[in-house]
Amino acid sequence: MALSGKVAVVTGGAMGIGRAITETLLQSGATVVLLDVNESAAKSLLDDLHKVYGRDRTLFLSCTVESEEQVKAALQKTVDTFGGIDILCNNAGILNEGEWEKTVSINLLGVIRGTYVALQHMNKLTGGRGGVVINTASMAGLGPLLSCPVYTASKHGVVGFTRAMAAASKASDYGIRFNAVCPGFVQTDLISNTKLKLGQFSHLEDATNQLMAEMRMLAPSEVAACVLELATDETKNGEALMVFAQGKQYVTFPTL
Ligand SMILES: NC(=O)C1=CN([C@@H]2O[C@H](COP(=O)(O)OP(=O)(O)OC[C@H]3O[C@@H](n4cnc5c(N)ncnc54)[C@H](O)[C@@H]3O)[C@@H](O)[C@H]2O)C=CC1
Ligand SMILES: CCCCC/C=C\C=C\C(=O)C/C=C\C/C=C\CCCC(=O)O
Repeated sequence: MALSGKVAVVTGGAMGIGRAITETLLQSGATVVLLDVNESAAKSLLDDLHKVYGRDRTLFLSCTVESEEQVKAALQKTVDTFGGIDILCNNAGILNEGEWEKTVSINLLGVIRGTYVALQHMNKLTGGRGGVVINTASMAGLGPLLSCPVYTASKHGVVGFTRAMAAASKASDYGIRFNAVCPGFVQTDLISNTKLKLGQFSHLEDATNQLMAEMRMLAPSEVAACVLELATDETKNGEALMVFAQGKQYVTFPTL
């Protein structure tokens, strides 16, 4: 799928991996609407993006993925402004084992919420143009991250939801592909000041740091390149693309 003229929505698009996804999609010709709760980071990013890509190809909408009302309003505004949605990147996420219900609410429920609202605009059966949904999961969606059980559960949920939606969409002819990207550790704010974020598992910080030292720290742009691949390669549906020290690899799941 060529991205020129396509309309993409990126949640958590103001910082870290979401920012890199936004920049990569813009470089590839897409128009990008970023949804985020961090208005100051988003506005400063937008100032920079306007200088490079002009004012017409980016829009920031303040929105928490925890609110169905706000997500609905943001996606409706996207459609009213740009005529439709072709790509949804459900990327917003947090690490907070102390506030574990909020972690599930953003990392898993936010992905489901964003997907279901976007389906109303993207589904070919209801007048949409079809397209692709790419969810930012994690390697912690494939195996256990010992200091972060709830984060791990939320990301396993994202991988399972993505794969089931891919199968449902194919069987129902929605015209939408669903894929997940599963990075290892990425240099962003999410992995700073982590002792506090680990809650009752803060005693496992050293073990986590050891795991981090064994795995190469990734740049956000490496994850964004995988998202671009999942967006443009129309043969990919129901895939989990792992990106880690050794490069990238499509995950093989047991066949039932
Ligand atoms: N940094 C890492 O090592 C890894 C991160 N990930 C995942 O990548 C995604 C992005 O994380 P990073 O870029 O690392 O974090 P980050 O903290 O740098 O960026 C997250 C962005 O999401 C926004 N956000 C947070 N809560 C939100 C909400 N309720 N609604 C809308 N926006 C919200 C933040 O304001 C921020 O702009 C997350 O889903 C995370 O779990 C996956 C694997 C590794
Ligand atoms: C297959 C085993 C799981 C490997 C998971 C690998 C990386 C996942 C990273 C993330 O999704 C980022 C989330 C959490 C990082 C948690 C803690 C970092 C601690 C760093 C520190 O203490 O400085």
